[in-house]
Amino acid sequence: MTTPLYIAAAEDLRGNAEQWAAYESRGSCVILAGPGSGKTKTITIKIARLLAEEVKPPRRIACITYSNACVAELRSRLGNIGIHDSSRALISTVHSFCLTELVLPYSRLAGMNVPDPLVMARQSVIDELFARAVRRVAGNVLNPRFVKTPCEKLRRVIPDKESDEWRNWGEPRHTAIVEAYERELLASGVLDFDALVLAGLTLVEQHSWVRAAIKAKYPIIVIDEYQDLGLPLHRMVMALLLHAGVRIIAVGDPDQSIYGFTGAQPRLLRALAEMRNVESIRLHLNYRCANRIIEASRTLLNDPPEYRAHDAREGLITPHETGVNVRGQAEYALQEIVAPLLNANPDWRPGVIAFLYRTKNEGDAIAGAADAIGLNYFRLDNGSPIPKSRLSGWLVEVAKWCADGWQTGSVRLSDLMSAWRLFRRSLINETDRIHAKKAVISALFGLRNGNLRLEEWLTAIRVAFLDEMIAQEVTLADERDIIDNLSRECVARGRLADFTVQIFGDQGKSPDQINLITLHSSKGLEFQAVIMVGLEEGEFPNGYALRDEEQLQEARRLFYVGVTRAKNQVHFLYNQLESRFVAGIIEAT
Ligand SMILES: Nc1ncnc2c1ncn2[C@@H]1O[C@H](COP(=O)(O)OP(=O)(O)OP(=O)(O)O)[C@@H](O)[C@H]1O
Repeated sequence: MTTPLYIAAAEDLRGNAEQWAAYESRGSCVILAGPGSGKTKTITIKIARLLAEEVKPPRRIACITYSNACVAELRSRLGNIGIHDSSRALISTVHSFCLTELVLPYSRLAGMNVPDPLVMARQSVIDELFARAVRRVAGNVLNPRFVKTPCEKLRRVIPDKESDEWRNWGEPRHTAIVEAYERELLASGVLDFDALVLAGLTLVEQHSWVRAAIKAKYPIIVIDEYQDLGLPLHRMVMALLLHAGVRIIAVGDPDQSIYGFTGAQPRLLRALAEMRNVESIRLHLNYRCANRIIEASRTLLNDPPEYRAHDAREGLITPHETGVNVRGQAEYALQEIVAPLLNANPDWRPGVIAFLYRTKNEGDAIAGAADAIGLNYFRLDNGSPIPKSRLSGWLVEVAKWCADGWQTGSVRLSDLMSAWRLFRRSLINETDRIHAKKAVISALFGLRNGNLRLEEWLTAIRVAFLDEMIAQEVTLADERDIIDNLSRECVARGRLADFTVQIFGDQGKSPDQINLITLHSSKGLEFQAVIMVGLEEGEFPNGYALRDEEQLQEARRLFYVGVTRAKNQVHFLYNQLESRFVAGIIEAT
């Protein structure tokens, strides 16, 4: 008999006592791990072990994480150690988990007041309903854009509208707008993502039979990037752990919590780690960053945990006072940093270097500088032409399969079809389902050509099954605008006009492109060299953060995420007055 892949992979963990303890732990546990400490590696091998040794079919493991990008990363890492079978592990975002595992199967049985049929609101509808709610509460004097973020955050940090905390909230206008908006959603017969999570929370907290059903199906729930997930998921976890005996395995790093504006709170992971009956394991070795980079990153934290480099690489941290704005900083960096780095390191391709920044505007400035010298780049921010959504993420996977070959690539047709099955929930009749499935498979087999122009490929897919699927599935209503935009980007002069299926499957990324990525999107990624621009005091941290301690701490953590993406070099660029974060690092190192 051949040795299962996970047993061989686990040998890597054996040399690291902490990773091994996490791999072997038998109950609920929290793995607290700094950047580059191998938490994704450890958790994926552990999931494979649990599936082989502890969770027997038809029971499954649910892996929940923050974003579609994290889902794709987990799926590909599990695939590498032989876990392809999606009937054994559900890998999903919180929203998708709430939709497919809680609200769709149980909300009607529980008599909940959710739209029937359950329609996810499109972004344009959400914007309109929110603007209407603002008008109802404040007339025409308030611009909805100014209250959108605090109202969104409020819904996520105080889930109970009956609580004293809600009633006594310091900004009564915000609570009134949220209540009016939720009434608008209900009256229009739609749900948005937050309403979905809140409905999931109600089901788990208020119905013991829902908890029992979840435990029967998923005796173990793994949560990655716990620090980004917020209060509703934390309360679901608590209810499932304490009142249903579901085994929880959570992984995360409170120091990398950077989604405070969406309601995420680093203290929730710490609270889970401190619970009785939950084993807490810390990983202290950093396999990614060279020594100086680790030293610099530690100066950013108020109470840095002990963690150290895995090897003796020294690394380089270099501040650059440029005297110019971000566009000028990008021009300077391309000439004075990128070109010499590539010359000095013949084995480095442009793809090992990343510009990291805070906003899309900064991304535009850097893209402009790269365009001016004809340099290719891969862009990951709101200016990216490839949208982030469940369906577009699936299309990227489909493109990868079409480009890489049906048995040789990293994506499996069976996984694509399992995901398709979750989209096609309305197909209850077996004959209809088989018919629709055949249409998808036959279309995909006919489109297996990585060199095909994306426009042609997407049009063929829309005609063969995609448009009909979106029209028939109310849970995909929010995807229609997204797919229309994608098609618009594919035609002449659109930003995807030159894309082939292969390039789309690689999300536009190639080793010959330099990376332009927002700090938020850089989470989980690593590069040989990182160039951080726009690091003036007053910009990073910005004026808001300078007036608010909580925001200042979050800006600090964001800076920390940026610095720890680098394996060997970090370059800080600023105009004149350097950010306090840069100054602190220069002083301490
Ligand atoms: N025990 C080990 N032996 C050898 N290499 C390891 C080991 N553990 C981790 N690594 C390597 O360290 C790198 C970082 O691992 P991984 O991506 O799992 O870290 P992470 O903790 O998820 O990082 P981050 O939080 O910054 O995204 C990878 O290249 C991985 O292969």
